[in-house]
Amino acid sequence: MNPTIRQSYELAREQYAKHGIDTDAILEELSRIKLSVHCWQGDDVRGFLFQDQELSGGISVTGSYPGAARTPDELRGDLEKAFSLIPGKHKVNLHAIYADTAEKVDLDALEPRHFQAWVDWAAEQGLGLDFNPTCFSHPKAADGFTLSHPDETIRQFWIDHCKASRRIGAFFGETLGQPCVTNVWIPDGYKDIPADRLAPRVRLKEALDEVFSEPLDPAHNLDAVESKLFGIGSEAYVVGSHEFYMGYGLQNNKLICLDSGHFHPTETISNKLSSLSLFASGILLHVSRPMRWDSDHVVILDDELLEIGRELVRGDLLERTHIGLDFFDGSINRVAAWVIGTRSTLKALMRAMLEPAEELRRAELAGDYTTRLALAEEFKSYPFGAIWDYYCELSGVPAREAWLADVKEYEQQVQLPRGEEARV
Ligand SMILES: C[C@H](O)[C@H](O)[C@@H](O)C(=O)CO
Ligand SMILES: [Mn+2]
Repeated sequence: MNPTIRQSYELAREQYAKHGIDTDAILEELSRIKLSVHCWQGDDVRGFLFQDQELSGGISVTGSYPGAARTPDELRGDLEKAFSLIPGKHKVNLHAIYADTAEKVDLDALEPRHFQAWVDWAAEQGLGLDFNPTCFSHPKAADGFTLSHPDETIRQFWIDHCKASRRIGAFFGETLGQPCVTNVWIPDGYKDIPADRLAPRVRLKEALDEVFSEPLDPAHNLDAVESKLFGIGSEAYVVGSHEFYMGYGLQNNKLICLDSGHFHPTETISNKLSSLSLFASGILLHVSRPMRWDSDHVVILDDELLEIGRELVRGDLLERTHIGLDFFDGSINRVAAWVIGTRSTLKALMRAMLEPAEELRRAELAGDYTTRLALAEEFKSYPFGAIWDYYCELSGVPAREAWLADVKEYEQQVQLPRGEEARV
């Protein structure tokens, strides 16, 4: 342990202790939190199943930073590098298009065996896995509709894909001994004002009923549904809106997924957590950073991330909330993107744990808003950085920006030599 980091920690610990905050206990709690790190930041959401397929579904990755992963082995290597720089043991979130197989298999015929290599790797690395059907980047989604498609044959294809995905999720959960969250997000929607808003929602509801008809052990698989307000090309109407999935999730006991980029640009998901926690069986978060639209910028320690952390900690929601990351930036090193976004999310949770929540609540109940504001403001400059550095050292990962040198070296030795060669 670096002696300066230890000394700074001891001084900081004393300051927090004056407010009854036990920093050692907090670091213990932090080390138990698993974030679900999304594989798709590593290759700009391209996947491995359909090499020539363009990204569709109203989402977009910009940037042409070199060194994106081209194969499952490269992607796993990049994830390992990122995890070596992030404190704690986490999960990896896979999409169906990331199947690791030489077979030509379509989405509706995917089976657990097509993901065996991912499971073996996760077991060896001590990681959990989460899963998502990929209802985009496929010829059968070319007109922007999947589970709510008016054509029954196409709709059935996507139903079968989602059913297959749940079985794959259950296989992950059973094999790895921790539940897999299988999250359904579909892009379906209209660019312009629809003549009929109801019919696609009726079709989606019926399709979901069929998708979820096979009972699976919740110890292995947990279902989640993800809403969205608009996408590129679905600006006027998205079938799976927030109200739709909130209703569906509450009625059918599904986790409700809140993605920070899927609401009006000034609407925040932090303000939804307390309400939803009273009614939902559980919540899945897709922590992202929308900049003016659902741009999926890399998550940083901004006000909304801190507020999400506070709501989870103060509402005692960490046990019931699955925290996934969802951003994809092709303009910077992709391993660095994971490290920055994941470390920042952990920092937000740690900072929330280091705040004097009880004192703030007491002040609020007593109507002493002066104390509430003064304390909240002063705590913004408490030495949380010293606690974070110590946590990194304890966890065997670099403190502060020391991780960047590692990524730069990895970039030189591993990522840049990949060059612009065709993906294999
Ligand atoms: C690739 C992801 O599944 C996707 O980002 C989805 O979760 C989403 O947020 C779409 O906007
Ligand atoms: Mn999302």
